Amino acid sequence: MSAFWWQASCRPLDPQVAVQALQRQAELTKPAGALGQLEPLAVRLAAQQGRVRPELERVCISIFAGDHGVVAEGVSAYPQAVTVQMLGNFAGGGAAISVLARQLGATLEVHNLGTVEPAPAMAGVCQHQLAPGTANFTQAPAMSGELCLAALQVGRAVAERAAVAGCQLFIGGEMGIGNTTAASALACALLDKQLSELVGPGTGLDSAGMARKIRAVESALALHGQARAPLDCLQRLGGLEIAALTGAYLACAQQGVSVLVDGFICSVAALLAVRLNPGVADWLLFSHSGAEPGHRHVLAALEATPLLQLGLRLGEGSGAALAVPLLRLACALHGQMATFSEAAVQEHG
Ligand SMILES: Cc1cc2ncn([C@H]3O[C@H](COP(=O)(O)O)[C@@H](O)[C@H]3O)c2cc1C
Ligand SMILES: O=C(O)c1cccnc1
Repeated sequence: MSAFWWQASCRPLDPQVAVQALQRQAELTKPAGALGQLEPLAVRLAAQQGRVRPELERVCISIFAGDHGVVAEGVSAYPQAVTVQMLGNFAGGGAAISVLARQLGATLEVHNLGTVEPAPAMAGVCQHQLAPGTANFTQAPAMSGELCLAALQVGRAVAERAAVAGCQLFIGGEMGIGNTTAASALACALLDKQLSELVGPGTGLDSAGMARKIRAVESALALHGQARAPLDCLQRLGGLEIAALTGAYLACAQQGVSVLVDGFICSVAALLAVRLNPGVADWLLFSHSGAEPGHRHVLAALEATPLLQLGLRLGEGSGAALAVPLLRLACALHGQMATFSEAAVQEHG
């Protein structure tokens, strides 16, 4: 028996299907390796789904939102009220991720973990309101241990429901003004990198804002610098939505649901999930490398090969959603192309 739920084993990939899918790739009418990253992608999806020809009909997107006490340090270009305001926009269909979800035929859930001003009841938003946001982590731990576990649990429950609903690809998104500061502080604590490489402009800070953000992360690391264990880092420097994402990724891997990771903040949550349970890595696919400078360092630590590089810096799960057509096309090519023998094409010169 494992002591904590997140330590329970993740679903293993199907090694036999992986071999068969790799074999099929070698027989398709194209020069070996000519479809580049799309080839191992289709094979990985096959091994995850346990079927030689994988498919991605049912895509589930869940947005997790929460406020951040560190916003008091002047670390975002936008006011904190935007977190709550965007909840309405997600549910109302006007946010970038709402448009993308519609275009993809994906389900979109919105989970508010906790905002400073409780969000008004609105259709299409699940109000968890675990706390009025996190504490300012330049002065105190962002969360109590209990609160952190409760936020992880929200993500876990969301992922478990998605698995029961037959979800074939889970996309987590986040909304929380100030959350690039939390993600940067976490990346500093988890990676052996200079702070200057991991702190960026987020929503678009000017140089004075950047100086405040760097100072805030420096103070946080001075206060919590001894934290290295992933859960301790998450509790001290994280956010409610980051914890929920971490819980969701862990549960997806345990339930055998493929995950498509979005931007900087989601990648930090993915790193936390892998540090908490290394088996999670098998279930993660990486959509893009974004504009926030820390993102590529976090991806490197995850040994990730992201599919797209579009200069995105939005979050909400938008970069992952943008990569879904590519994943679907990789599956279609893998599943529907003719083999050399089927098409009577000569294999070798
Ligand atoms: C209107 C608006 C919509 C957004 N959607 C995602 N974010 C993104 O920006 C925030 C992080 O940036 P920072 O750390 O600089 O505050 C997060 O909420 C993230 O999801 C948004 C930000 C804004 C302003
Ligand atoms: O990469 C991200 O997820 C990101 C970057 C900037 C602002 N919000 C999100």
